[in-house]
Amino acid sequence: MTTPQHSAVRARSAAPAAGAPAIEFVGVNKNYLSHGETVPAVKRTDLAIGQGEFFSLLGPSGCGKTTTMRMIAGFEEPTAGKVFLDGQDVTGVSANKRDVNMVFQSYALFPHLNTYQNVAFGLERKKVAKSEIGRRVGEILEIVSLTGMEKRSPKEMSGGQQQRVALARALVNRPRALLLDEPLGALDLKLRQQMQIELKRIQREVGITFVYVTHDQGEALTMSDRIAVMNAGVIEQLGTPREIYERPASRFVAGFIGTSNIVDGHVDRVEGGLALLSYTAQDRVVVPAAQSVRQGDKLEVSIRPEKIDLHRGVPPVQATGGSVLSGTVTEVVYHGTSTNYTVATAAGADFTVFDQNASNADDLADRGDRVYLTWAPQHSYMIGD
Ligand SMILES: Nc1ncnc2c1ncn2[C@@H]1O[C@H](COP(=O)(O)OP(=O)(O)OP(=O)(O)O)[C@@H](O)[C@H]1O
Repeated sequence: MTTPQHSAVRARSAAPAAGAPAIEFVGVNKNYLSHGETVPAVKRTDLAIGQGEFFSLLGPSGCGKTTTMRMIAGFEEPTAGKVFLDGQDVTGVSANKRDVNMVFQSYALFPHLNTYQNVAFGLERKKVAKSEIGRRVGEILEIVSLTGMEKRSPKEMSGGQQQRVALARALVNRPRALLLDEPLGALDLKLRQQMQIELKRIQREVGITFVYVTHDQGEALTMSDRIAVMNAGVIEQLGTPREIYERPASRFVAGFIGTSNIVDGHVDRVEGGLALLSYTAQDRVVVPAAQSVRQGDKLEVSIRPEKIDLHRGVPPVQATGGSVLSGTVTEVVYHGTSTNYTVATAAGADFTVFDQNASNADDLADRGDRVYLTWAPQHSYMIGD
């Protein structure tokens, strides 16, 4: 919840042109020239990021995330297209006039300044009144949970604390947007997970638009309001974490976000909005199908491992109307809370199944066991490539 004393940090971000997105790309293209060759880094991109949104750019190394971010900041200019901030065309406007701040993995704090001085630095250069500086630094240090650490120098603080100082320093100027380029990459896993929750809380409290670059899908799913999944300079899918996880738009997205089982086959029949793909007399995949799907069409279907039930030995009753695939267990990996199985199925694809270890361990299947996999129709998803 935003407390009244935090209103000064919020104030600035709440005054954009009415209805305009915080950040907008219209037909943006970016090519680099490297040793006489053109390197296409971002291809024809249209993008609108809402006011106060926590927006992540997610994708593998080299897909164009940092380039996209740098074009928002003004460190790179598009080869074609336009960039807007709060509805204002900023294409060609230099970085220091764009009023967005960046936070990097390397905190880039001044080692000889203490926490207070590091955070106050930008305001002092802008000649803001001393009392106002004191008030704003105090307020932002409270938001990032560093009250009481004003006198510590960076070397007297942990990595997580230094990252909070860097955040406070970037937020104290009340930028229109904060751009974060893999800011948690240097922290160990536990601290990173803790900071993910913290970052989300801080963003909610200050109400400033955050654009977050990461190649870590778990991180993006945890924190974001929306995610753009990038591949080779193109946004393959843009949606909420749930949309992207539950309804991946392409094979790439299905494989990049979490684990997905992907199976293809030809439609035998369509009935009541469900398409049936048969592999043998009893092995079948049932998938909710678009109206345009016809008998004989080739479909690609994605199924998440945690949606599948694994049955040992006995074939399940088929009357449920869902999918049934028989197979042989080829790998069993015990993970404490769940057991992960790899099953070579009658559909020709190897499936991964996550089985929660809720009951006792006698239920475990072994390598070589014949098993049946079943899942409800709504857990099959037709990939829309
Ligand atoms: N200054 C440059 N000159 C030439 N090519 C560049 C330059 N900067 C980036 N590239 C190329 O543009 C493409 C996109 O790079 P970018 O840094 O945006 O990717 P990224 O998704 O941020 O990758 P990473 O996660 O590894 O940082 C890559 O093919 C990269 O090699």
